[in-house]
Parts: sequence; structure tokens; C-alpha cells
Amino acid sequence: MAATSVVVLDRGNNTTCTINLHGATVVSWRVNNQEQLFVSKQAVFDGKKPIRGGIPFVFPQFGPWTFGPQHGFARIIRWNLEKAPERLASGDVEAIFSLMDTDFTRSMWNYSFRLTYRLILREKELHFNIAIYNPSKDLTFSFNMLLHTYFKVPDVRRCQITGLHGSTFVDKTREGAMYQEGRDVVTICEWTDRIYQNTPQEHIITNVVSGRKMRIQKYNFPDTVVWNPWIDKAKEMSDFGDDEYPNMICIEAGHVSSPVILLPGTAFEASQILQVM
Ligand SMILES: O=P(O)(O)OC[C@H]1O[C@@H](O)[C@H](O)[C@@H](O)[C@@H]1O
Repeated sequence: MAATSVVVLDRGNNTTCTINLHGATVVSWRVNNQEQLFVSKQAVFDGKKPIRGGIPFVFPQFGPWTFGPQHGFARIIRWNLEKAPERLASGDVEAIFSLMDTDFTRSMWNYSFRLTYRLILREKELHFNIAIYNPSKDLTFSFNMLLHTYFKVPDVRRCQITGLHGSTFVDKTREGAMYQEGRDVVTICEWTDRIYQNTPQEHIITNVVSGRKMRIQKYNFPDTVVWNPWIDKAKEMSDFGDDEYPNMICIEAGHVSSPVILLPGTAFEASQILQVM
């Protein structure tokens, strides 16, 4: 069996979305044949390493983890295809992926859970609906969750990100010091790794592919992580080309600065919409 395998949503007009079951990682989103997501030329598809690019699913931990790998296990295990791609009456195409606890996940995080991840491909939009359920009768668990979106851009130095003004952020490039964003729009011209907290539901990124804008809308994802490794950190990553950093920007909708606490028998839902403007 192949180390990884993919599922394709095809809306017609060269508008497609490809999901690798390894991590339910969205590895391509084409709108009228124009790729919107960055995947490194050095990305490894061995069914073990996280895929460097696209949209890895971060759960149940964001960042380094005492009990398992950085950014949790969801991005390094094979998800189930719960519902194969199906055309809806609107012409949009939907598929559903799921993940449940196994011996492997319980060896790091000893809880039962059920995650469902529904993707809907529209003409110029990609919708993500996430639900996690705690089936336990008595155990509460807590977790982080984040969509680690790598947008493809011609030159990251020309991108502007709206919706961050006034937000407090943790700067991971400065030992986690906290600051408040004073800029109306954020631009990137160096190694950047920030967790913006309690951000608004919408961000717009300018100058993505074809000089267009990308709108991000998020619900129940209070945080926005902004990351670009720049020159030196790019060189330290074996699965990322030394010269690729100008061509990507990670704007990540997450619930990471505080955990989600899920009581027995309850569910948590979050969603994101990406729209090419
Ligand atoms: O190399 P990884 O594990 O995919 O992580 C990439 C980056 O992901 C970002 O979300 C983190 O804020 C960064 O600190 C991290 O370097």
C-alpha cells in the first residue's frame, strides 16, 4: 500500500481540492487552475513525517509537547474518509474525514475522542467545519487545535495582513515576550513567529497568487498565528527549500493560547472559510 493516498474534490472549471489522508492534510486548492497553497518541493510523503505545506491539522497540542511530537499527532496519522466527495445541490462538493483514538494516540494522550472534518469546495471558497466529541462518561479533556495554513504567495514581503491591529501577541522569536500590535496592517520582512490572541473573525491577506486577496473567516478559533521561517530557519529545515521562504506565508487560525476544555458527552465546533477575492 502507498505510504500516503489522496482524495480529490472536483468542482469543475479546474477548481479542485486535494486532501492527503496522512493527517487529512489539504495539499492543494486550485481555483480556476491557480494553486492557492504552498507545498515545499522538499516535502516528504512517507506516511510518517508531517507534510511541509498545504494545511496540516494541528491537534491536540500546538508547539512542543512533552508526551508526543510537536503540534500533536493528528497531522502524522492516517485519517478515515468518512464520506467520499459528493456533489451538493448547489454544485459545491463535500467530503468528510474522521479521526478516532487508537492505541497509538492513547499512548500519548489517554482519551477517547471523535474528530470530524468536513470540507466543502465552492467556486472561490473552501469551507472547513470541525467537530470534536468527548464520548467519555466521566473524563474531561483539554486540547489545542489549529489549521496550519501555508498560503502560496509570489513574494511574502509584499503581503499585508489586516485584522491584527491592537491584538496582543506572543513573539516566539523573542523568547515568548508579549507585545501589542500597533500596525494597521502587518507586513513581514524577517523571521516571524507570533501568536496573536483574541483576533477578529476576519483577516485579509493582500498580494497572494495572481495579485489577488485572500479572505480568512474563522469561528471559535480565537487566535491567529503568523509564521515565516526566513533565511536561517529555512536552512535548518530538511523538508523546506533554502530559497522557498519568500513564496509562503502561514496564517493559522487556532485555539492555542488557551486550551479548549471539553466536558464528558459534549462537543466543540470550529470552522474556517477561505475565499479568493
Ligand atoms: O516545523 P513544524 O513542526 O511544522 O512547525 C512549524 C512552525 O509552526 C508554527 O505554527 C509555529 O508557531 C512555529 O514555532 C513552528 O516553527
